[in-house]
Formats: sequence, C-alpha cells, structure tokens
Amino acid sequence: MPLTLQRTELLRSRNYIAGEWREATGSQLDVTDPATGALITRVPDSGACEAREAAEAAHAAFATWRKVPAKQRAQIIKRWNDLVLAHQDDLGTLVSMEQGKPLAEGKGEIVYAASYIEWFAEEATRMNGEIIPAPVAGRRMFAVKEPVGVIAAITPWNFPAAMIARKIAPALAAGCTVVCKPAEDTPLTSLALVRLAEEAGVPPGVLNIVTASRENTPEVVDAWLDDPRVRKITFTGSTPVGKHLARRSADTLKKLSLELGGNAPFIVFEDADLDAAVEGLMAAKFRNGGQTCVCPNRVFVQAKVHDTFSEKLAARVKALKVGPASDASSQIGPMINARAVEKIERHVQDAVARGARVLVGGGRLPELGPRYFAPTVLVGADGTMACASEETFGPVVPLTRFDTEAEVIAAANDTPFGLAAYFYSNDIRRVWRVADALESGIVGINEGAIAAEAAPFGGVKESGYGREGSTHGLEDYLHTKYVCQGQLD
Ligand SMILES: NC(=O)C1=CN([C@@H]2O[C@H](COP(=O)(O)OP(=O)(O)OC[C@H]3O[C@@H](n4cnc5c(N)ncnc54)[C@H](O)[C@@H]3O)[C@@H](O)[C@H]2O)C=CC1
Ligand SMILES: O=C(O)[C@H](O)CS(=O)(=O)O
Repeated sequence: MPLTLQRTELLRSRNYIAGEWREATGSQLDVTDPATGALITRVPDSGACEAREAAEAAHAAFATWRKVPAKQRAQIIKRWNDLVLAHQDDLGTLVSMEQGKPLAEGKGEIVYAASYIEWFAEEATRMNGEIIPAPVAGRRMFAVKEPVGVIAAITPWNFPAAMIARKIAPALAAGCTVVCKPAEDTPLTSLALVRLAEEAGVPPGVLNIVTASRENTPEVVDAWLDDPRVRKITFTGSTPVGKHLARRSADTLKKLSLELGGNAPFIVFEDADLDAAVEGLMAAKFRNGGQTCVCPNRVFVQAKVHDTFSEKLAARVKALKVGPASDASSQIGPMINARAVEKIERHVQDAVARGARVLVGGGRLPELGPRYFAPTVLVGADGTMACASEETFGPVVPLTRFDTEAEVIAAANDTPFGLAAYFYSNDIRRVWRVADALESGIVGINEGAIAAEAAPFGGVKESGYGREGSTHGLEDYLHTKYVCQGQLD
C-alpha cells in the first residue's frame, strides 16, 4: 500500500526562517524513498546566506523568548506535543517514507519523539536555582539558571523525528532559540515538526530550520560555528563530524552536546536466561534495521552456551521479514543510502575473509532493491575484523565466543567508543562487577530496549559528551549565574 499523507501540507519543501516559509534561493535537494529511489519532493539546498539569516532571526528572538514566563513556554511546548501526537500517522508515514523504516517503527518513533517534547514541557517549570547560605554577614547569595542563547542543532537521518525533538524541546524549555539543519537524507519529518511547532504558537524566529545537501552542509554549519551569537552546538551523528564541530567551535568557545558513534558490546554469560538474551538482542540489534548508535555491534557469548544461543538466534533472525515500509508486514527496511549498504557489505566480506562463517543471510537482496541487506548472523568473529572496530550500522550480528569474565570485559572495553553496552546474567555479584567495569554511558542489564525520555542518554570516550533526556538534559541548555548582593546588614 503506497505511503500517503492525510494532511498533505505536512509535506513541506521550504526553509522556515524568522516565521516565514521561504523558497530556495538557489539549487534544490532531491529527497528520495530509500526503498524505491523514487523522488518524494525537493527542498532548498541552502548555503551560508540562509544560515546567517536563520542565526540573525534566532538572535533577535532570544531577547524576548527568554523572558516569556516558564509556564507559558511550557504550555506552548505542551501544545506542540499534543499536535505531534494528533498527527502521529502522518508524521510516522513521513519518517518511513524518507528513512525507510517499517511503518510501525515510524509511527512508534513519533510517540518516542513526543515523549521528549512532553518531558521538557514539564521540565520547563522546574528550572529552579538555589539560595546559598552566605558564609559572611550582610550578603545574599544565589545560583540562577539562565538560557545559553542561540542553539545550533545538527541531526542525523536514523531517527528523523526523535533526534530533533530531543534537541528542540529542551532548548525551547530553557528559553533558548534554535537554528537546525536536519540530515540531507531525511529533512521532511523535521520540516513537518517545525510546522506543528509554529501551529502550537512558537513565536517567529524562536525556531528556524534550514535544509542542505551533504555538499553544502559544511557551508551552512560553518556559518553557525563561526558566529559568536551561536552559543551552543548540539549534534547527533558520526564521531568524525563530532570532532570537526568541537575543533571548529573552539574559536568562539561554544557549549557542546555530542551524541556520536558507538560500538556496543552485547555479552551473554553462561548463567543468562538464553531466551531472554535472544529477545533482548533482537530488540536492540534489529531496531531500525541496526541503524542506531546504541545497537549491539559486537556480540560475545560464553563458550558453554555459545552453540545453543547461536541456534536460537539464527532461528529468530531467519524469520525476519525484509521489505519496504509500504508492506505492513515488513520488519527490516532498506538501508538509508548506497554508502551504508557498501559499508555493511564490506564488513561482512572482511569478516568472512578473516575466518568468520555466515550462519544466516550474509549479502544483499537485489530482488528487493539496491538498498536491502539480509539480516545476517556470523559465527567465529574476532577483534581483528572491521566489524569489531567500526560501527556497522546495519542488520549484522557477529558472534564471538569467550571463556572468562575478565577476558570479555577487556574485549568489550577495547574500543575508543563508549555509548551503550549490554549483558545478560543472573549472577547478582557478576551483574554489579560487570556493570561497574564496562566503559560506556549506558548499560543494559538483562534488557535490550533502553531508550527512554526519563533516562540521561549519552556516551563517554569517543562517543561524545552531554546528556539528552532526563533532568540532566535541560542542564545542557542552561548557564548557572552566581548573584551576590552585599551591604544588607
Ligand atoms: N550517533 C548516532 O546516532 C549516529 C551515528 N552515525 C554514525 O555516522 C556514520 C555515518 O552516518 P552519517 O549520516 O554519514 O553521519 P554524519 O555524521 O555524516 O551526519 C550526521 C549529520 O551531520 C551533518 N554533517 C555531515 N558532515 C558535516 C560537516 N562537515 N559539518 C557539519 N555537519 C555535517 C550531516 O549533514 C547530518 O545532518 C554512521 O555509519 C554511524 O556510524 C550516524 C547517524 C547517527
Ligand atoms: O542516535 C541514535 O541511534 C539514537 O540516539 C538511539 S535511541 O536514543 O533512539 O535509542
């Protein structure tokens, strides 16, 4: 069944700057369906000019928006949340249309995105400061929370709704204003979300969105990086780009939130509930076809249970239905672009060339289209393989056998990344030893589905810094100002 919108005007093709939907002044960027390659629509392929106009609008709006009472900001954000949920079907269809994930996942992502919007509508009214007991007489001392200012949000293609929602919502809640640049592969969901924010009453200039091709994106973002009025960069994407943003923003010392790449280990100990571990791995690995930064990239199974586990897993992976989002029974969609499929194929071929064996899948599915890759299970994987050091970002599970706890902790931590880690064990002493030893920002214990708006989401090491969601997520958009009043005795 073709993917269509009820409210067709949510399919938008213009930038939104200073409260105006503006046509492209130059070239345009094709947005295509990854399942078929068909053109969906065209959006502006913007450059430094549009970027500067957006930054100017956000800077001008900040003086007023920061003074809007927190409760009023909260009410506007809550209205935005209600509109997003009221348009769940259309927004979910847009996600699946441009990103390719199965429709059920696309619609599910809208609920997930809205959970962040609702969360920060509530957090907006709890930006309490502190009254500090003065160490000397005659003084009053306060710690006051203030908005950082103009925020630049650069977002990835894998969760086109959730990633931008969990950046815009806390920014608006804190009293900041925003310029954002969505991923070139998936701009449409972001444009629709901004339209609904406008409808909810977000004033002109407070929220601005600019679309650009991969080639022109550096021109847009560098204009914000060099602009002293932009006070913070919040980015979700690859570690190389995250490092570029950190280096380039140093000249104006911007605040940074970087949610970058991962290389999550998934460890199954011999004392684990194997059926639960299989289900946990299926949930964590095959969500969005493996295109998430927290999906298990390396799977370690203790020798005694390796063969039983791999057989159980193989049966589940074999049963996965691959297909376009227009087929409601699809569970694994196409990969986002040709580059992604080439990387996945390279990882599988490299692993096999180094001794791994394909238990399930192992290659493309040309009969479905050029962007499809079969859900794959490899056995005999090891740390010498590309899939052990690089994020595959696809539906591939490389299984590595291990003997001892010490050995697997060392292997799990042997990576520059540290975003998520998972392990299954029913030994309570082992649970706390391993949870303490794993070098990651997120640890799932006997649980594969860890994402939630109430949780502080973020990494350590080269997976970045800053936290999104939870009460910590608002802090990244605030300064703490110390106010001291004397001569009061
Ligand atoms: N942490 C996460 O959730 C994500 C991690 N990734 C990782 O990144 C790899 C590559 O995926 P991509 O989509 O290519 O990620 P990417 O990091 O290249 O793109 C993410 C965002 O950064 C922008 N960007 C790209 N180059 C830029 C530059 N020079 N200056 C400013 N902005 C720039 C893109 O336009 C997009 O909006 C994936 O295979 C995965 O390993 C990708 C997406 C999400
Ligand atoms: O970037 C991602 O892959 C997401 O952060 C994963 S999650 O937060 O949606 O789990």
